[in-house]
Amino acid sequence: MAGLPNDLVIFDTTLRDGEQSPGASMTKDEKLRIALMLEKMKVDVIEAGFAAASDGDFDAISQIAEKVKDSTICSLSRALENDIKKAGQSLAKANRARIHTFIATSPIHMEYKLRMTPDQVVEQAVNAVKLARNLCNDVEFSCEDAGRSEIDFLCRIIEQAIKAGAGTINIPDTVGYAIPSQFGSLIETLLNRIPNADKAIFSVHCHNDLGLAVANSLSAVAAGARQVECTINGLGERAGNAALEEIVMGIKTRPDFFNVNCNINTEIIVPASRLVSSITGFPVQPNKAIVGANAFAHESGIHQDGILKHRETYEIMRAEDVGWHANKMVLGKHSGRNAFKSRMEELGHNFSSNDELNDTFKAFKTLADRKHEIFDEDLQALITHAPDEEEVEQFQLTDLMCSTKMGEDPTSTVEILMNGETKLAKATGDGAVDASIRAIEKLVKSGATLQLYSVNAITTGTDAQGEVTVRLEKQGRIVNGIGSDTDIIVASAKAYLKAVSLLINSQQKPHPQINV
Ligand SMILES: CC(=O)SCCNC(=O)CCNC(=O)[C@H](O)C(C)(C)COP(=O)(O)OP(=O)(O)OC[C@H]1O[C@@H](n2cnc3c(N)ncnc32)[C@H](O)[C@@H]1OP(=O)(O)O
Ligand SMILES: CC(C)C(=O)C(=O)O
Repeated sequence: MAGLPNDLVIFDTTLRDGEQSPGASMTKDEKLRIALMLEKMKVDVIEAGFAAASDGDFDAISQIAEKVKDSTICSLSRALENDIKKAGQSLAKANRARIHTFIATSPIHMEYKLRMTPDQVVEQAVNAVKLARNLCNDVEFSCEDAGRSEIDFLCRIIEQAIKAGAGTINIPDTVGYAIPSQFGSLIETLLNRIPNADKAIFSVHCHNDLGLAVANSLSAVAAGARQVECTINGLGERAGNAALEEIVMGIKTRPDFFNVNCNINTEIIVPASRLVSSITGFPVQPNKAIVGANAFAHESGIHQDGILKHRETYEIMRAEDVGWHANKMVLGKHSGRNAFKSRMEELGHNFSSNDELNDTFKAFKTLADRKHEIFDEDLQALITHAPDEEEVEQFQLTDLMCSTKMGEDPTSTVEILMNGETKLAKATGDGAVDASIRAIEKLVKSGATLQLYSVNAITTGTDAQGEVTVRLEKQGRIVNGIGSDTDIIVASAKAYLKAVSLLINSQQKPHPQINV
């Protein structure tokens, strides 16, 4: 389309909309680790959170704004003075900052949720954009539920928002209602009908309720949208958002169709997917496009034959271009600190101090003594599952002894360091894992309901590390604990204790959203 910029802005909202998935809350440091990975991937804009939502969110955005220098850092805010001011304050240290303010524009949201007339909504949007522009040069305005809004009203409010100073106009399909051809036409109509449309970049933010988030986003790009909001692994509220990896590879694999530049360093895609999955405890399904374990696996003879003769018979992308590489043994028990540190940096983890390097190196050596081959996934698990200081003080699994015999109930004895005191408990259960969790529960007395228990082998082989996710619920609070070990029972006990710690920490905080 004539007059449109050639660059496509990739706006990642894993840390904001992604975190809105129940159970996907992340600590401040986990968010920073993901943000640094996104920066390395050359994501243009990172939406780091919603500053007014909680002190934890505010602090996480501030820390990311201070440490991430190459990407624009953004905070979401309602069209309210206090939210916008908080967003501005949280971004004070950013090299490049953006305030993203929104208000709903669909008849159903305006009437029932906001209880405002369309005129009041336009006035509030304009005031919000003006205030944000006083605090920040880069302002984005979103018409929440644009997918179900009336076109005349959208044209009216967007024209006013651009006049008030919004440089990016976002058209969210908040409830995942749109259909690709119709959503593309909507973007084209807005670009053609709004008189000052050329003064802003048009963006889309699609949800996946009908499984169409990526298709709708790509249709919008074909129609002239020049920013896409997306998340790693498609994480997000309800059925999630458009997956960053699918959008980016769609654009890059079909330049004949899209004809836009996208700066993303695609080789970081798989490490980023793994990091987000292991931090949130949301496993990636094997058949997930781009980042699923089977995305580049060929099972049937005719396909394998084709691949052997000419790879492109059955592959439209190269696995190595998105960060897959053969599960090679990278390090072992004879490796030294330098090789270890350098591999960790390649995986996106920079040690913040010598102490952290030494502690992690020690954990690596312990693992290497127990496991023949150490893969990248094992290294990543060492970082992701390292206990943080608060947890170490609260609960530490110091010993676990299990006995199982066919035909008899397994018994488990656990020893836990609880607030500096060693405590012991014994229980029987339906299996060794059940017995261990029952024994732990005798000591910690969380009273929580186990909502999910899942095991994922981090690498292949019978000596693989198992990664266990435990989801606990108590009084509406949901937390995920993750633990890894070559012994699945120990991994389960660690995951359970981590979840209990998160639950206790979140109960001590005022906000229902769990930010630990
Ligand atoms: C589509 C999206 O993803 S939007 C982003 C969703 N993210 C979040 O909600 C972040 C987590 N949320 C929170 O922490 C809390 O909801 C807060 C701190 C934002 C607000 O908490 P509270 O002040 O207790 O309000 P509560 O959440 O109960 O209700 C929302 C209020 O904001 C109003 N509101 C909703 N959106 C907007 C908006 N864009 N602009 C102005 N007001 C809005 C609602 O009408 C309601 O107002 P009311 O209290 O006068 O009825
Ligand atoms: C606030 C906007 C961008 C949003 O998250 C949505 O509408 O889904």
